Amino acid sequence: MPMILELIIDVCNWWNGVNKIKANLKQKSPDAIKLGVLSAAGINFPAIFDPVQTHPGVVITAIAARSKAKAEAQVAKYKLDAAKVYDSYEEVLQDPDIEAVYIPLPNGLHHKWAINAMRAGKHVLIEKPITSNADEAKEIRDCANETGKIALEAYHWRFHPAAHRVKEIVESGKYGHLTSVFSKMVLPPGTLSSDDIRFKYELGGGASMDLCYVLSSSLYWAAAPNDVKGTSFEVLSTKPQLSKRDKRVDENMDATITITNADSARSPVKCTTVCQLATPKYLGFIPQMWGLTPLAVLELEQAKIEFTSFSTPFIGHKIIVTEKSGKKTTETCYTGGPIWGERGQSWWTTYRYQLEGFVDRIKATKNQEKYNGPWVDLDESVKLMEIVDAVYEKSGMPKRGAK
Ligand SMILES: NC(=O)C1=CN([C@@H]2O[C@H](COP(=O)(O)OP(=O)(O)OC[C@H]3O[C@@H](n4cnc5c(N)ncnc54)[C@H](OP(=O)(O)O)[C@@H]3O)[C@@H](O)[C@H]2O)C=CC1
Ligand SMILES: O=C1OC[C@@H](O)[C@H](O)[C@H]1O
Repeated sequence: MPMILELIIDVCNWWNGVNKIKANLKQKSPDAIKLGVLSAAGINFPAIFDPVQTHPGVVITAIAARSKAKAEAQVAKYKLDAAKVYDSYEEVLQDPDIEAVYIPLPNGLHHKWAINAMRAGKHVLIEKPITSNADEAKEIRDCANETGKIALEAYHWRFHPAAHRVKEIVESGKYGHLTSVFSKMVLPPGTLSSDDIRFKYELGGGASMDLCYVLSSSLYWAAAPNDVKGTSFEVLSTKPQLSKRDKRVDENMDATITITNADSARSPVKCTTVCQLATPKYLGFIPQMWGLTPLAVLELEQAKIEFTSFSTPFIGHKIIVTEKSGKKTTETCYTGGPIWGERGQSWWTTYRYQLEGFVDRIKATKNQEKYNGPWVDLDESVKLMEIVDAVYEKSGMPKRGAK
């Protein structure tokens, strides 16, 4: 998956002239945040190297991999000129220059390294899902509160103006209450090898973990703004497809969940989710070549909203509103939106917007200012992991990270 994404971003960067922008930004701000990266993960280019290369306020100053040669290869390939190379993650945490770390480790290792990093005085950007389970997510929240460090789960799609625009439409009340949300994410067949981290229970694998965006989507649309903590949920049904090699691992998972807000004036929202790491064949024998469908379809009393957006919204992103009368309107939103104001560029990926928020928040904290941009609160991360745990429980499967 990261390889396909890298290719798409490479082509888009070329098309949008981003490589020139990168070349002109060799000189970073004197107060640029020094960022360390824990591992030479496949996702590094799309999620962090590419966005850092167009952001004046952050620079990658270290990367560690279990084998130094692997980290050196990424430094050379991605021209990370300012980066020191270490052969242990611990060395990055002990480097006094580094202010923040990005953690793209297998899910089962996020908790340990995020806690170690915060205790070593670093802010953390942690890949999704934040941890193996809700108890671990609560420990991250407690550690962030205790150390005063910033911890952000990398739900990059939540930082894009298009997501904020859809939320604005939902919350406007123009189309009545939100009643249901359908969220789907499917990996194209052949994307993953059988030894991928996503299929390993011990590393926090499973479709519900890896494609947890569908749950993030459900909760974001269903919850009242700024009151995710006040929501309750019930997993009504699940339909897992288990890996033949390890029955603790879901290759695919369908789930139906009701999300109810503390504010009783809001209707409970029925959320249906589909996530597939291993795409089933049509009629049992015709291979599906590409399973991409909208990230979300929202049903309101008076309209349906289809939202198609992912890492690179500048290709094919749409917000389609179909009113009960049949009237259909389509819009796009690449920059600004109700939260960012004037900020953004049409070629920014969701990861670039996420980095903007992460850097802004660190700077605001340093200057004892209030940060007003988009954010994924740790209470939301905890709630999402509670839902993941409950999906596994309903399926008769062990939650991840169970001792
Ligand atoms: N935001 C997004 O769009 C995406 C997010 N992700 C998330 O990023 C994380 C990494 O995914 P991805 O880059 O695809 O994974 P990779 O397998 O490519 O990278 C994982 C890294 O973890 C390190 N590692 C440390 N211990 C182990 C171990 N025991 N077994 C295997 N690897 C180990 C390896 O580092 P080393 O280099 O030290 O050998 C490896 O490079 C996951 O949490 C995933 O959910 C993934 C894809 C997209
Ligand atoms: O963005 C993503 O797409 C594919 C997944 O396998 C990956 O982990 C996820 O974050």
